[in-house]
Amino acid sequence: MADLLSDDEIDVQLPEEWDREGEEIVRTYQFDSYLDGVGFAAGAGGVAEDAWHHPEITLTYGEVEVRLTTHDAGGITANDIELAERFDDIYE
Ligand SMILES: C[C@H](O)[C@H](O)[C@H]1CNC2=NC(N)=NC(=O)C2=N1
Repeated sequence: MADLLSDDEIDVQLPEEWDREGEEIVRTYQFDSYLDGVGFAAGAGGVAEDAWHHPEITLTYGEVEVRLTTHDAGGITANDIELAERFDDIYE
């Protein structure tokens, strides 16, 4: 199981467009249409399943909010940071 990151490690490693909210990291991706958001959410789901690390995804018109935490560790780990970076990679 991945170890919890320290506050300083999170500050340093958090990707630019992401914010920390307690024991979660969060980013809201913007889209021109609802279906573009649906497509991104589906892709993110596939990446998550591949990583076996699953975000909370909230889909609304033109936006997809992604929240990550490591439930098994009770907080933020490298798994969350790595998946955030992978989601950013699939966001054109
Ligand atoms: C049993 C299963 O391997 C675990 O529940 C995995 C699945 N996906 C997960 N996703 C997230 N976000 N955190 C976890 O700790 C986690 N653990």
